[in-house]
Amino acid sequence: MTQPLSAFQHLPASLFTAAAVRELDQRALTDEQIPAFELMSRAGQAAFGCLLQRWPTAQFLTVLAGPGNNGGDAYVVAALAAIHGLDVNFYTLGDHGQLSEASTRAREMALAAGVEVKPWAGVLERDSDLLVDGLLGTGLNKAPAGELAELIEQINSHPAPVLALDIPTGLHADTGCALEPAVRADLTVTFVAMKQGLLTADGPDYCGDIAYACLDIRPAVLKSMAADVERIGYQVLAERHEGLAARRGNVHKGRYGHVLVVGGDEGMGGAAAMACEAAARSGSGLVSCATRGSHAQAILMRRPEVMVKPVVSGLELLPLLERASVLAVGPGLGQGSWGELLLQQVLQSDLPVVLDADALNLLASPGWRQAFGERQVIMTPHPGEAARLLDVDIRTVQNDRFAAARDLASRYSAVVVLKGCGSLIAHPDGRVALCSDGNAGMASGGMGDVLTGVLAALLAQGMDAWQAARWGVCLHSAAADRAAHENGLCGLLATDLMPWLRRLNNYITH
Ligand SMILES: NC(=O)C1=CN([C@@H]2O[C@H](COP(=O)(O)OP(=O)(O)OC[C@H]3O[C@@H](n4cnc5c(N)ncnc54)[C@H](OP(=O)(O)O)[C@@H]3O)[C@@H](O)[C@H]2O)[C@@H](O)CC1
Ligand SMILES: [K+]
Repeated sequence: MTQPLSAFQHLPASLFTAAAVRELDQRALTDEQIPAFELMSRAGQAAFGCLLQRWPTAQFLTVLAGPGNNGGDAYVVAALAAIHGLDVNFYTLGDHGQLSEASTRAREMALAAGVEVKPWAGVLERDSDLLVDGLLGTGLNKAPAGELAELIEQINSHPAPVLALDIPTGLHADTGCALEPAVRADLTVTFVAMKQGLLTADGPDYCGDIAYACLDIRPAVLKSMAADVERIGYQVLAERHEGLAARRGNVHKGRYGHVLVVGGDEGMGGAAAMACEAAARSGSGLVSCATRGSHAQAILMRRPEVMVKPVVSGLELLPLLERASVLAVGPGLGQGSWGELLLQQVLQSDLPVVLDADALNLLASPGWRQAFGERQVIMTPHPGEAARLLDVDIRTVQNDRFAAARDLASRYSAVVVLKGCGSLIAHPDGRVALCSDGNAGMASGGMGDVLTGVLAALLAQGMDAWQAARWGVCLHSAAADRAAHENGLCGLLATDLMPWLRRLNNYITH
């Protein structure tokens, strides 16, 4: 099983593209005068240290080296392993007659340590304890093909675990997309700076666990470049007090806002019910629900604290909109005329709003698209909804989640939460945060409805859209991690999050 992303809390908050990491490498070379071979040696040492720590009994290593500097790192690892007394099979792929100066020195180091360097001849021996992937790193520029693809297939079907140097071969450092075939690693040791693709889309599945090695580059150099993306998680934000302020004594429920959930067409009452309960559990002073009359009793039975108002037309929504301070629109809304009429009224209001599910599907229809300007709006599409909103296919969204999230935020002038593995939060001004909490158990019905309720409750308590989306996504994902901790990922239900939402929002973490 892959680790939940929350296992990566120790990783740095700044995430970079491959181009930015190359620029950082360059600054280390020029500003700090660290020669390229020295950096490569440090990379090899860091990786070998992780190898010994994770697999202390490994004796037979197969090290695979490509023609770029990723292969150079592999030569260093092989040299250190041989010096340490391990048995090393070393295979090269591609043209090693044109190595960089640093890689040439690393190769000499390996040869001096007694490593026998051979071109790969088509077969990986089965008796290795561990495979080291130094085939391609950030230089990947197309999907692996030919003998590289063949070797990757053999690595993935080999019984031994895999240590990837910098990034698994075939994983795109900027997008997190596996350009198949790609190496599935058990541990990835990444160098200099965190690449943004390690933590979203296919990244976590292909990296396995992730260790980060800064190679002793001074923090000042690493901080000299603005991060492309900020990694956030519940723990990080809680330590920085980015959540809700402690409640004072002399307060009343009006201080904490009034969320109106709009949704729950026939057959979809549960979605509205879960959004209501999540809003109440996340601290909204009052929660109302505008829904079909047929659900009213069931919602009241589940949560008598919610004020349920049966509505049959948009006009009946008007008095409710006057009393609400924040709207949560979409869970179970449907795309029929009932949902359309309600959404029309909602779009005419200027209240802060969370738009999810069918509200997003309707908004994607011709004639409905709009930019929200100054209104506080959070849109929470999954990749399918994002594709409809952008008028592209899902593959295009998933091929570059960062670009899709930024594009949506800018087009709709709203804070956008692009859900999925490594949820992204994009601001219309171009900032993007990536939540590294959460797990695959969240791929189940109702999780989005709960998130909508959480976000609305945070807006109701005074956060702006950006603050609410950051804290809310982390709260929701961390609650899912806590809820999954005891009983596993499979079978995790959206309502399992409720007690954890309350605890974590109150900074109670156990
Ligand atoms: N710079 C530094 O200071 C430090 C860098 N470090 C290390 O260097 C790594 C980056 O090195 P890099 O830039 O040389 O790229 P790398 O990933 O080795 O591969 C480039 C080669 O692969 C080829 N190629 C690409 N795609 C291909 C495909 N699908 N199928 C086949 N071939 C393909 C491409 O060929 P081309 O397309 O250019 O002909 C080129 O020859 C980085 O990840 C880290 O490990 C660390 O030591 C720390 C200090
Ligand atoms: K690699």
